[in-house]
Amino acid sequence: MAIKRSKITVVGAGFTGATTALMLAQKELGNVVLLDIPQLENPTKGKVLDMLQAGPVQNFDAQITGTSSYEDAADSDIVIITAGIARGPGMSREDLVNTNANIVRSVCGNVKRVAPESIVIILTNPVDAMTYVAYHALGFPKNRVIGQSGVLDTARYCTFIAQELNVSVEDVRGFVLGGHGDDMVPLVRYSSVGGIPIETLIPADRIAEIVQRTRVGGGEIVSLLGNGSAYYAPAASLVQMAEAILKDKKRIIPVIALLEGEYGYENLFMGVPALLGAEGIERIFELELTAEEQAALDQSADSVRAVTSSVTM
Ligand SMILES: NC(=O)C1=CN([C@@H]2O[C@H](COP(=O)(O)OP(=O)(O)OC[C@H]3O[C@@H](n4cnc5c(N)ncnc54)[C@H](O)[C@@H]3O)[C@@H](O)[C@H]2O)C=CC1
Ligand SMILES: O=C([O-])CC(=O)C(=O)O
Repeated sequence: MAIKRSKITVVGAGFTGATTALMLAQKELGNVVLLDIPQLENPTKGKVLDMLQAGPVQNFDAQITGTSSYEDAADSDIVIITAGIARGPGMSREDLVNTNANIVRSVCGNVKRVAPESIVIILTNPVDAMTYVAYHALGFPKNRVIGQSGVLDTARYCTFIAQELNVSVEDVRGFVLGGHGDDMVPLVRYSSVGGIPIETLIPADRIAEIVQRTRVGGGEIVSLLGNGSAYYAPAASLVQMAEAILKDKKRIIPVIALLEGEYGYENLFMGVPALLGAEGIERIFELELTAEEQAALDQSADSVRAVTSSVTM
């Protein structure tokens, strides 16, 4: 039997989508299809040709296809959705909700047709609500519809902790739970450096500042860029999730999952620690929370619920 490479389709060839496609190819995780709207087919093909020509320099082998045709995405193992508009300075992620819901819905209609067995990862904002929209538009089982926020939010949190202590990012562990918004919940009690709880290393007021900077981490970059939002760390986060699935790594990382009773929430897509493997979300972990942490998570859940219910279905 011929051994086939995995196939990963990235929908949306903008900043996050194109960066993700390149990183997937650099890691040789499979063949990559980068798909955008017909009006942008030539620029998409141009970006892909440019990426392919990095292959001989960086020594990676991957087929990368630039297209606007969903037929090229047929039978993808993973589909990553980055299609939609991004916010600019002065906007919130919630401002994008109905424009992006329409885009995500139409993308998912095509994904369902051409790649019915795929595992779908959603990036488009507001991402908790967009994962809910995708789940309903796809009709896939809940383990195959996953949103990205926690890897990125945790990466920001860990970056700030490593900077604060002047230690390697490799030794920092942490978790950010909840919605991808300003009331997300970095779990200080579960954060450590080389196994040492950060509460014993960083004064409480500095930890509070790190938590707050994490919560508004996306907005900090939006203000600095002046046009669009973050894409390097978001793309790296998507690639980590795809890799965990494609290699069946059974990694425990925070992702947006459908909650059906976990943490006390029903019918809500929000960020929680989960085991990612070949089946997608294979298990959700319920951490023991203090009353204060649970109250913070409840507040985040309320925000997610409000945005999700504002989607015109
Ligand atoms: N969940 C997260 O942590 C993050 C989410 N985001 C979100 O990801 C989305 C994309 O961000 P960027 O790549 O920076 O935006 P971008 O504007 O650079 O790219 C978006 C691309 O989507 C394409 N697109 C629009 N409608 C489409 C359709 N129906 N089919 C296929 N492609 C379509 C556009 O033509 C454009 O090329 C935004 O909603 C942004 O807010 C970005 C960073 C992190
Ligand atoms: O802030 C934004 O609009 C993009 C995003 O979700 C992030 O970078 O966290």
